[in-house]
Amino acid sequence: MNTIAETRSKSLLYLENVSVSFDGFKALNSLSFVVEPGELRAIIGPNGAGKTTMMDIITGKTRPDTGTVLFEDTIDLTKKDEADIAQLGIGRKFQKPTVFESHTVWDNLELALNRDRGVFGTLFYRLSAEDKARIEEILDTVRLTHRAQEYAANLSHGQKQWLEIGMLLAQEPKLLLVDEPVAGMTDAETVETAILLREIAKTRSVVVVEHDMGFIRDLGVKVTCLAEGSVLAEGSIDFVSSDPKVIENYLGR
Ligand SMILES: Nc1ncnc2c1ncn2[C@@H]1O[C@H](COP(=O)(O)OP(=O)(O)OP(=O)(O)O)[C@@H](O)[C@H]1O
Repeated sequence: MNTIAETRSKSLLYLENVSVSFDGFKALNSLSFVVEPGELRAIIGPNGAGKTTMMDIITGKTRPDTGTVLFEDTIDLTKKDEADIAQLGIGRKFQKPTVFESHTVWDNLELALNRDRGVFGTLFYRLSAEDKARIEEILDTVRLTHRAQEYAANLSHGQKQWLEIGMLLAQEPKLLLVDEPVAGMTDAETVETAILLREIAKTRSVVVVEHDMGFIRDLGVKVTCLAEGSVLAEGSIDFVSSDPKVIENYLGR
């Protein structure tokens, strides 16, 4: 088995001994966590385990008190601000969808594609054949081709989540962080979301935080269980869900 130091040379994201306290309370406690290129990873754990705080550290919203946070082996994320980190290729999907409701699905994706062009660039911008093809590809990935001309307001909750994932894909992130995507979704949408995230992870790494264990099982990937700010168990869903510590701290509650 590789030590965490050996794993570092091929990691996309590398956290080692990361700690952060809020008013003396250790939200992360010597957390170590590695994501490889092209990996889809699931994160589980009880409320207050530090899942959101970990995402905040990766995206530069929160600074760790101690520890190492590296992207692509050499980039020290603790020295970068949120905008720089987004620019480096780390996209984050928060729990609540934030699409432009009064715009069509297509226009939402076009806006997302244009985000980096600035006001001047956007004013004189004509949709290139390449951009059009990219939007069509994203629509297909997020299962919204048939709703492209629909106002986002008219989408179901699940479809809004998919649209927002599509908007993040327009930015071509190398790492996509997704927070509780299936909360509030129908069963069918939940099943489809697992398939969709597995497809997305063929071209980039994805870290998904979820409480829905059926969904986690459908993902069929390595699972990390956090508790009290550090890793409690890591491995297949069967391995993690039969760990007595995971049952005591999370599943059995
Ligand atoms: N900015 C902050 N200021 C003070 N305390 C914070 C802050 N951010 C997080 N915490 C605390 O740190 C702990 C870890 O919270 P965090 O939100 O990371 O857990 P979580 O695993 O995401 O939980 P949930 O499943 O409920 O979203 C909690 O006790 C929380 O109250």
